Amino acid sequence: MIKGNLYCCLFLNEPQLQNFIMKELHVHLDGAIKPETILYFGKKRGIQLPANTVSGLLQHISYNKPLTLTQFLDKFAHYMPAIAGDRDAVRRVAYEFVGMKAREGIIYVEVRYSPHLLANCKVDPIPWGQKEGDLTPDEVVHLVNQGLQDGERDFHIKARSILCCMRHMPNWSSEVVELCKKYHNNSVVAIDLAGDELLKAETDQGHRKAYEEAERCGIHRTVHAGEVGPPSVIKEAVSLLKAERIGHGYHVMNDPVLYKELLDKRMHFETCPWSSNLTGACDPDFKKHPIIQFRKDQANYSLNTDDPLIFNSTIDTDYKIAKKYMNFTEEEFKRVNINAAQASFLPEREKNELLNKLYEAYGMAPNKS
Ligand SMILES: O=c1[nH]cnc2c1ncn2[C@@H]1O[C@H](CO)[C@@H](O)[C@H]1O
Repeated sequence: MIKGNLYCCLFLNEPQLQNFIMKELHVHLDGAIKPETILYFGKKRGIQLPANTVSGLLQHISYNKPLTLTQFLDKFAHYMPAIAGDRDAVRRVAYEFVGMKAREGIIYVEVRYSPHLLANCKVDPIPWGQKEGDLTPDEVVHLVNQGLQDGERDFHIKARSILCCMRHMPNWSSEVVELCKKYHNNSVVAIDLAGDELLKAETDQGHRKAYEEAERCGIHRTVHAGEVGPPSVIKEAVSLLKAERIGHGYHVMNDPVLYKELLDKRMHFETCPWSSNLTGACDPDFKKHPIIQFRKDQANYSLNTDDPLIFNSTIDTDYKIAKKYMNFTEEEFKRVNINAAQASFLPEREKNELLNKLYEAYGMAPNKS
């Protein structure tokens, strides 16, 4: 019997959903750290944090009224110095992440992060004002893999990772793709491009080359595009970077021709409702949200948290929004999770295993494909 009790509070009167199980494809590891862990490592390492209690820290890090994407991205600087550059911290954050997701009722998660932003050696510039140390991006990936694998063993769910290139750091991207190759299917399943997409009109050559190499080597590809940026960023992600999934992608709606083309292609959109409100990506009125159009068109999309530490949320927050403001039914929640499973970057056999688990849990016919 597959367990997952997230829906207890969401569908109190619908007991058939109390064992609802889910998949999550778009969540940032460094945006999903327990505040207690930040405080612990801050204290242990003598690193100054904006507060020394959980509620005090959350007052600085998390928020509940829309900012801009750039203002949101600035939040990481409040706490990343406590974690980056520390082997125990990196491994523990990954381990705890799996536990957190298991408790939310997630059975499969793809978690993403930038190895460079957690390193303090062989990274230029060294992030977060750290002094040079001896933790390289390569070892960061190794430590995260260990944390995720320990978490899988202890919490009985599946966790894979996606390595992020950062828009403002094209010089890191060639190493990101090399790390994807080195750790391919040892937890790492894909490459991503994250950060501020309004930074430059065109995607930098460094990112393009990395994505070319990823495609050449059979590394799966997703790209943050059309979150706050125009449809042209999505177009570029698909045609130039050969993205197989789009992170967010809400602004595809501003280009009906592109939207139609991506619908026909069954492009997967990793949507994050609560995040899209707090980053100012979408109209704060959820009743006007692009997800409503995705649902009407039976588009291929999933529901995700993005950065639950900063948005003070769990997957439940996003599902509640979908239910309350977007009229989601049980059928649509099931469809969204099946979409997520089909769009996952797992090898075919593992993907089918997971799909079959979902079909069984949802009382649907097993996958014959
Ligand atoms: O919603 C988002 N849009 C774009 N970039 C993001 C978002 N959330 C987090 N990051 C960026 O991705 C890095 C690696 O995990 C984070 O450090 C943050 O800079």
